[in-house]
Amino acid sequence: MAKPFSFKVLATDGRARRGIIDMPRGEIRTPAFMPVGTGGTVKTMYMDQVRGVGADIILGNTYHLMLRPGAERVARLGGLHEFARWPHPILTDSGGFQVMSLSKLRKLTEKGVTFRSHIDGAPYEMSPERSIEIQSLLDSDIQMQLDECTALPAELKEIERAMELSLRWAERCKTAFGDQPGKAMFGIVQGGDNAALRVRSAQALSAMGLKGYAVGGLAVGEPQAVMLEMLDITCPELPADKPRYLMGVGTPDDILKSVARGIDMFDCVMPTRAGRHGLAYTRRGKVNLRNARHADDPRPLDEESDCPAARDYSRAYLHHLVRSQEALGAMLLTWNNLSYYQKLMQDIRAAIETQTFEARGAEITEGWARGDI
Ligand SMILES: CCOC(=O)Nc1nc2cc3nc(NC)[nH]c3cc2c(=O)[nH]1
Repeated sequence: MAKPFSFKVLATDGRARRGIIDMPRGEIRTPAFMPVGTGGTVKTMYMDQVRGVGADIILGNTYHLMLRPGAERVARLGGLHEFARWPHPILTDSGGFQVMSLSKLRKLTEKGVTFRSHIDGAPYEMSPERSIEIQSLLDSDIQMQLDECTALPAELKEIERAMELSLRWAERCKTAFGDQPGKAMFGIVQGGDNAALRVRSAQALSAMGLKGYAVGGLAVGEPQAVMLEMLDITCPELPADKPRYLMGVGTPDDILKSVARGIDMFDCVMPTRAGRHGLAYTRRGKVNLRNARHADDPRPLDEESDCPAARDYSRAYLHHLVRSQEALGAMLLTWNNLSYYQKLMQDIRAAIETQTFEARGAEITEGWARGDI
């Protein structure tokens, strides 16, 4: 019998929580950042490097994997962990968000989402049941309900319709998921930027007794203040003994401010996407290696980092690689960025354990403001 999914809060500091999720494939130290592995790969990284920077869990994307190479094919080949050689936990979002953003012709009905593949235009139908079936075929450890993520700004009645549809789909996903020991299905709170709808969504999902809860419908272009206000309203309505996952977030500053409001899990394409575009995250803020000012700079990105990409290569070399569009440029900057994000999470976890989160957060923020000397 696989050991069950469990979440323990080890320490708190204000509303910030230091916890641990225990699953058959390993432990997840929270607050946690999940590198995005859309097509079964964290772009430009070997999986042992992803583990090496300290990631406990990565994100896979149902929408992309079902289109290519296909969920049934991945299942025949032993599941996503075997396929991608990542033996630790994987969370798969069910791709509803991607369907909204990537696929042109998407139609939403009570039954599910119909859309055309962004690869070859072929028509697909994704029902809540099929979404869970795909995530189970991938052997995903944490599966997300199918939801409708409303783009903001939106009419109140539009936000309400999508929130209520998502609640009905949560029930169907819970039924379809059934009882998979050692695995979890998370619900997704919707409700846009409306407090009453957020509360209704969170309370209805909490009543379903799920193993974890995502806060969706945010980081879709709204100001940070609106996102944070929705967290102030939503988190208190979610069970304190279950993990809370803020989807698609975010910058280091977003993460600090969201941990302070009770969020335990994050995913964002920023560190990996920025790495492919010549942008480095450091404790002194962002460094754009495309900029000519780095052409003769012999200094590394961060001499104190334990990541070779940050410590062993000059900015001049990184600038050269980026300007020459050498693959190694994207590889080293992605490695640096994921290492920075995981170090940030490690600092956050230690600060909560020692009740110094607020002070540590201020120090980290000052470091960014000091700028890249
Ligand atoms: C359909 C369930 O699976 C999902 O992926 N749903 C979902 N995903 C999101 C991804 C997001 N990324 C961002 N910002 C970069 N915001 C997001 C919201 C959602 C969401 O509400 N719902």
